[in-house]
Amino acid sequence: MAEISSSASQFHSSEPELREAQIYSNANFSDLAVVEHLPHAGPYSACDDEIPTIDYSLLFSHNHNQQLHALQCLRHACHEFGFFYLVNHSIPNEVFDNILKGVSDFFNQTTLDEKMIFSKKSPSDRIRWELNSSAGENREYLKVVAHPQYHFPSNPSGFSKSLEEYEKEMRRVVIGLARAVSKTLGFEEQFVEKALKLKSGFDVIALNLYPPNAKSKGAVGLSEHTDPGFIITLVQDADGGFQILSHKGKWINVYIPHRAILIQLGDQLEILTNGMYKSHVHRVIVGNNKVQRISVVGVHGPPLDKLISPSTNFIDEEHPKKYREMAYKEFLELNGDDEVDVHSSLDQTRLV
Ligand SMILES: O=C(O)CCC(=O)C(=O)O
Ligand SMILES: [Fe+2]
Repeated sequence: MAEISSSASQFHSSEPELREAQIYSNANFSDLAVVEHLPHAGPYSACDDEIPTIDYSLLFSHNHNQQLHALQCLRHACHEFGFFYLVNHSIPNEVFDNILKGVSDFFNQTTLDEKMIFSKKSPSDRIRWELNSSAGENREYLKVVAHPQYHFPSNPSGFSKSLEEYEKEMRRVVIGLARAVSKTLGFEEQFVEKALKLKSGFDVIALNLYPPNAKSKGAVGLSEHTDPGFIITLVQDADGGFQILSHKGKWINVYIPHRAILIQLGDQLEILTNGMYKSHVHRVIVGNNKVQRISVVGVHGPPLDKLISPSTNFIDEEHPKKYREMAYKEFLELNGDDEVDVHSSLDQTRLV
């Protein structure tokens, strides 16, 4: 792929009240068709700027020119945006249908006692359920470590199989993206996979349920943050207040096309590329939502013991090293969080 780039450096231009769990999850939201909206506060407004769309199949096209063009589009999306919609990814429709139904059944049909089995027990939890209903966060979630060992709740029946299938399909796509991203950086296709040791990587799937505004304690579903890892995959049952802060400092509304995956670049890719491919701040605003929203978020990272630092290929006089080396585990735990939380500490790794 010499035409894509001859070297990397040329791109440098650049407590919840538990009772509320029942109320959140088990309410019949069809009764809520006519509700008074919370005011959509000014600070949370966003615009409808375009978000790039990448055709996954073309990244591997046997037609050289087609593949080259697709890789150029991917490079532009990674460099100028840091997020994009992925279409033609070849994940069967039923994999999406099954996971979204499984998540909905978990939140809406399992009892509070069943969910509380997964509330925080220890820092090494591999499954974690939590309900946050406060001005800062209005979200019920279940996080499971899905790789290298796969963890799952046994209820509702069939859910674990759907989750396992989803993770398997998504990993295939993520590894494919790692190869394509490597080419966009001017390297051989194994570059990212090897640098982040993705084959034995630590993956967490976060299953999120956001209440309709009538059930929330404010406009914020999930506050501003970036996510760790190589990339983050997101699918959802409905649009509803997901916003990303662009390179240009503008909040952008995300409307994910049907069956598409929203891809966001993660913190470890930003570190590896010494800031060339950036992870982006995003948030969820539920202030305008009439109904609940479900999302399935995959945080695909390196193994916990892998030290991540900027590759020397991205460092020169003009581009000094911008991040310090840190093991992924340390990165995840630096702010007192647990591995399963998959919270960022990107700011603490910055050198300049
Ligand atoms: O649920 C969403 O739309 C976003 C969730 C998110 O950003 C996360 O789980 O890190
Ligand atoms: Fe996130």
